[in-house]
Amino acid sequence: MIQRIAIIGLGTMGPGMAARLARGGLQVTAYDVAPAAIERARTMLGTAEGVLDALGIAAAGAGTVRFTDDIAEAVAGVDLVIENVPENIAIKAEVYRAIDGLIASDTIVASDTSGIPITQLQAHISHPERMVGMHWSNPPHIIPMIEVIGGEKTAPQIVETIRDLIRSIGLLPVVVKKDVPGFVENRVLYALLREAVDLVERGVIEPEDLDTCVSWGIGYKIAVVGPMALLDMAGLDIYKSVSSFLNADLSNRGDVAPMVLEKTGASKLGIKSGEGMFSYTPEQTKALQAERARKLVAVRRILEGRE
Ligand SMILES: NC(=O)C1=CN([C@@H]2O[C@H](COP(=O)(O)OP(=O)(O)OC[C@H]3O[C@@H](n4cnc5c(N)ncnc54)[C@H](O)[C@@H]3O)[C@@H](O)[C@H]2O)C=CC1
Ligand SMILES: Cc1ncc(C(=O)O)c(C(=O)O)c1O
Repeated sequence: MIQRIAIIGLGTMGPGMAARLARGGLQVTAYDVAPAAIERARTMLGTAEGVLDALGIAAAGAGTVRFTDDIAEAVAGVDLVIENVPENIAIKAEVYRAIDGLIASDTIVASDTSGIPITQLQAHISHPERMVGMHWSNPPHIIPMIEVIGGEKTAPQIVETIRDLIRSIGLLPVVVKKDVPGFVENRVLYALLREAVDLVERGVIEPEDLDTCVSWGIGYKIAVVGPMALLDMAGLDIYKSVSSFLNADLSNRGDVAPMVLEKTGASKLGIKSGEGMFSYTPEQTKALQAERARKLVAVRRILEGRE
């Protein structure tokens, strides 16, 4: 049974994951190579705990989060390590090498990778049978679905153990049956983002209007009626007719769009740099994050039938 968990990497995702796991009664140690990230994570943990309170998620037992700047201390005696460092195989491999001699041979090592096939990551760890994908969605303390992915060498029992852990703390595991790049969530999201970026880039629509169109026309509906159920709601005959001429006109770009290369090249990365598709002052960012958390909490409570 999993009771002690180490989280390696405390950037955007780590603190919220730590908060949610501790709320589920688990003992979490949280480590980052950067002291500044640990300090930021302490504040983010407090914010995430406030959101979990607003979600009405009661503590199941005496879960804790302990921060450390010592990786050996972080992983000592844990049942599960969740690697949560940048989406770069070399950086992830460095972490696997660092923990390899520090953990027991049956300690499970999960990666929160957004889409690097688990089979590729397994090449960098001894005991690859214990490695598994555990892909959370941002913000991780609010979004209840987590993908679970086995690589070619993952023992089936490990996939089941992680699925059961997620279920046991009241979250929604989805087991992805094939280790395809991007798994399922990001394949679908990136199909949408590719088309959205293309439409803005071609001047078909302004960025603000694109967001209104997708959030109110598709997003709001899809939270209640998933894509497979939506096909039935619209009618497969309609889908057949529209897709017969539309599919061929959709973006099939195989590289990164020029607009994205231009913005990233100018360090316009979004909220984290103050400018991306839109501009943000620090005050606006704070207000926006609070407003988004409040709305996501309200929508989730309604979808769960709790309001
Ligand atoms: N940002 C997002 O929306 C989502 C990201 N992911 C995935 O989660 C992983 C982490 O993403 P973010 O939290 O966004 O990244 P991030 O860049 O915000 O944070 C990564 C953290 O890892 C730390 N780090 C770097 N090298 C390290 C090492 N050797 N040992 C310990 N810590 C180290 C950095 O100091 C940083 O604090 C990535 O694989 C990403 O693709 C998954 C779901 C959503
Ligand atoms: C743009 C983007 N990319 C990846 C992810 C992920 O799930 O890995 C997300 C997310 O929302 O979680 C994302 O927005």
